[in-house]
Amino acid sequence: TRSTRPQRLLTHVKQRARRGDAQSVITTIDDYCRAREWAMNVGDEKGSILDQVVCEVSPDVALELGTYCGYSSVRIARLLPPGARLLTVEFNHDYATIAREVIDWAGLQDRVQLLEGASGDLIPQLRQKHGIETLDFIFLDHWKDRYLPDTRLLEDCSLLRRGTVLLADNVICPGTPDYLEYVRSSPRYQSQYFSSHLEYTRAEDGLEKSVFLG
Ligand SMILES: Nc1ncnc2c1ncn2[C@@H]1O[C@H](/C=C/CNC(=O)c2cc([N+](=O)[O-])cc(O)c2O)[C@@H](O)[C@H]1O
Ligand SMILES: [Mg+2]
Repeated sequence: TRSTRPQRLLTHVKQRARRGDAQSVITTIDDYCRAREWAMNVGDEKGSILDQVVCEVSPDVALELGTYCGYSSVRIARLLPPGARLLTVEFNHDYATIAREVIDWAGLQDRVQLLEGASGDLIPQLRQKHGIETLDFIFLDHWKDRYLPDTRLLEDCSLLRRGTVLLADNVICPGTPDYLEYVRSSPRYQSQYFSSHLEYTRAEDGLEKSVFLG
């Protein structure tokens, strides 16, 4: 049977990227997705905004919702301070398998813990099962209709503290209207929109950065 897009992307990484070199994995994926076949990675343009926010926050504990092929896991983990860690959640087993290999190829397996399962099931387990007290940074990039329910769940599980930063991909395209309305109108968040473009295209898209105020 024909390979899947993530499988072809992983093959390309193994053929072209230098093992242990996270930046070469990132560049290889972006070049492939721009030149050969589009994939829903956050990409280089929005990725540099993601980098900037991760560097500002310098999180000890980061959470990513929606690993897909691991592109943004690599972007985030390469910037983490020593001893810090990224937990990334993915419920598609095939994608999770590919992502683990991409993260390994980048040499970041010691900083990234990929949790296989649905965010709605895993978020309530973060404290007991994964020793998380509170989260410093969350990157939301999974199904767009899950951003709001999962944010409410993070609140209800007391996993946010004053200053926790939520960064949401695709708030314009495909769009997350209910999430955007919530974080922009709630007195518990200070939100800021970073205008950019949908990965590898000229379409408008952007990231919403929301700081939890406690
Ligand atoms: N509740 C959940 N728990 C765990 N894993 C979950 C999950 N919901 C989705 N996922 C996983 O997260 C990824 C989905 C991303 C949706 N992005 C998108 O749909 C998307 C679409 C476009 N686009 O169409 O242009 C552009 C983008 O940047 C996008 O992120 C997939 O790997 C999926 O298996
Ligand atoms: Mg996205």
